[in-house]
Amino acid sequence: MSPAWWAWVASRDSLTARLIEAGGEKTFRVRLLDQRPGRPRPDEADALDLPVGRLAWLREVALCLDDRPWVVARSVAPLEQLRGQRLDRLGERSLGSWLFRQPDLERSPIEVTASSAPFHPDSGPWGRRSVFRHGRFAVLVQEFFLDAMADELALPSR
Ligand SMILES: C=C(O[C@@H]1C=C(C(=O)O)C=C[C@H]1O)C(=O)O
Repeated sequence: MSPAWWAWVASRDSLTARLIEAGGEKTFRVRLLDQRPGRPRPDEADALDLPVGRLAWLREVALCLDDRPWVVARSVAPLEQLRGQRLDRLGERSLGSWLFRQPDLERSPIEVTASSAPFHPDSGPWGRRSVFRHGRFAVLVQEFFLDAMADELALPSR
């Protein structure tokens, strides 16, 4: 992986904040693509130690600069732990804006993939996932960097 991409893929702070900064004058927007209770994919259930078939809260967004998606993300949280968090009211506010406000937030090691997002048509060089924990609450956050971002920031192909 090129150092330029490593700086993005391995960053452990808020991706939303980094995109806003990298976007300069461009307007940042979280476009909500889908948000509903549903069955996670087996690999997502595994990452959350969730029994397969158990319902979870699924949220898919595109992180856009001037309405062009640079990142697509899919987050999965076990429903029963969601009660107090009311994340379904997030709407077009970034999940990160809520996550990084939690005082005891823990983040698992970041896993990287060279595959594109299985839930979105746009391709890209790298994807990553990690589990954020805050008390009993856990959410798997999967983010896929798109070719559009590589073009706009003149990043290497990988
Ligand atoms: C986790 C963060 O939040 C971002 C925003 C998301 C959302 O609003 O659903 C999902 C994943 C992230 O790319 C972050 O800012 O790092």
